[in-house]
Amino acid sequence: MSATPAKDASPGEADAVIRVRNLKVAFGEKVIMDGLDLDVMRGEILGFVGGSGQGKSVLTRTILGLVRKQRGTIEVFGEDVDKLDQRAHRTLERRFGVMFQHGALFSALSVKQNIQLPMREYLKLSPRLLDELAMLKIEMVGLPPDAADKAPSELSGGMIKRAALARALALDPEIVFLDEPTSGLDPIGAADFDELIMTLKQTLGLTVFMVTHDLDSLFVACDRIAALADKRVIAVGSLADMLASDHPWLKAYFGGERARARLPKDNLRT
Ligand SMILES: Nc1ncnc2c1ncn2[C@@H]1O[C@H](COP(=O)(O)OP(=O)(O)OP(=O)(O)O)[C@@H](O)[C@H]1O
Repeated sequence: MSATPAKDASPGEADAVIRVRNLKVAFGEKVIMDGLDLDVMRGEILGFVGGSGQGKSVLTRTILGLVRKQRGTIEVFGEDVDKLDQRAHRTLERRFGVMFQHGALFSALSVKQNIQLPMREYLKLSPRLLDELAMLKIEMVGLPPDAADKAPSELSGGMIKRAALARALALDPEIVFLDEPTSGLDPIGAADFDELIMTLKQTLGLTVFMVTHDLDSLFVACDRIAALADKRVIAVGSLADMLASDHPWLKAYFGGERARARLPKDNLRT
């Protein structure tokens, strides 16, 4: 049997589960991104960095279809999202899991009910199965079983993040979007969370798009890093690629004292 790759797909492009080309997004006169290209590869943890207010969350929301773009194409799993009908869109939504900044759990619902929300929206399951699945997700993210019936206000910051992650995993997504998942956690909690993401990537084969300011997460958990500045992705690649860049923002970000303190010595440029 021949294993000829698909026509006009280079090996790299064939593995891109998200492919953004020439994207422009603006709010009125204010242009947030213009000419932005980005590939997210199957099975990777991509760390997405950029200065505050540069448009990291807007890009996430645009890929998710929550913000309108002015120009450009977004392909997910090889399909142009503009060409999908409503039904195909809904099918696509189920393949995404999203963890918004600060968790965004519903305060009036228990952890279990929060996790069950997407299941109720997309699946027709018996109450018993809903409970079993929610308990499975709770275990998967390392929460104790008794967290299920607690309100978000009864949880620690780290537990809230885990509960939000459990909700993002509710529909067994293939791609998970995480918006600053370790913000507000102490270094041990943040390291534990990174460990959890890496384990889930390995065991579930997840692709992870992670907006982060956390240098430790970038160094430890991310397979590749993409950097946003000047309204587009200015660099994408390994940590070494970031360090080799002459772009002023990257030099300031990765060359600063905080970054240098974390970097393995052989990555440092003199
Ligand atoms: N709905 C909106 N209407 C108008 N402007 C918006 C809207 N959403 C975001 N913006 C603007 O877009 C810019 C990018 O915002 P975004 O939240 O994506 O930044 P960010 O890179 O995620 O920042 P941070 O790291 O601080 O979270 C900001 O100037 C913000 O004010």
